[in-house]
Amino acid sequence: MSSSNNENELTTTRFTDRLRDESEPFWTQATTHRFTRQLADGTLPDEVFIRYLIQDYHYVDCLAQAVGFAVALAPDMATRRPLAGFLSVLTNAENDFFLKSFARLGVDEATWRNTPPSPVTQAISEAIVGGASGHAGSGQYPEAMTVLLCSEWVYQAWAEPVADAQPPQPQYREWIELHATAEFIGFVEWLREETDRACEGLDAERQEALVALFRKVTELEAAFFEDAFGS
Ligand SMILES: Cc1ncc(CN)c(N)n1
Repeated sequence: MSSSNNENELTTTRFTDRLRDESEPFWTQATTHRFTRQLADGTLPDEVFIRYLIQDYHYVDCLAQAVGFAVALAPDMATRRPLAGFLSVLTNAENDFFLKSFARLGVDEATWRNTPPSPVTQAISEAIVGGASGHAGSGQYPEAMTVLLCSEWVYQAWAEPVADAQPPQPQYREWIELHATAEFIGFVEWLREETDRACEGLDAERQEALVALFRKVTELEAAFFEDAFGS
């Protein structure tokens, strides 16, 4: 944490503030994307949401793998517990959401199983699993936390401001709700605190690499939303 003294004023910058600030313009693109605006006001076309859901189910499978690596790399039981709790949400409530939404929207199992991950889905999945596991370089706890934080913080940042939106489509309301519950918001704050704690003592070169990793995943989050429009 950097700090500066100005008269009596003490200002501090969290490492995670730096991650977010240095990921611009992608942070703003990802958290205010037309996909989430149209989801909240109910104007998102079904075919766009279906394309997104199929790709996101591939992504969430990789996300669960990345969280598993983070559980393994975590320093102790107190840090493993929130990560394991999130893994349980992903593999239960969130998994149920995907299967229920496919059924509601008439997407049969062969379609969601056999549609391959798009190049954007492959890139973001490799970034998070590679970042968390070390397959893409020096995968350690700080890298795992950085990619997980990016993935979940982007979603909290778009969903919390539209938590009261009531689009007519139940699957749109549920997708907002999953990312705007007090539990999820608390988990993202915990991710921030834990990422600050794990990264603030690292040397400048390692921190630069983490900033670049967060920025790359943020860019891919924005591209992932855009990909759903087929553009
Ligand atoms: C691409 C992406 N990024 C993040 C999330 C939130 N878990 C998600 N569902 N999809």
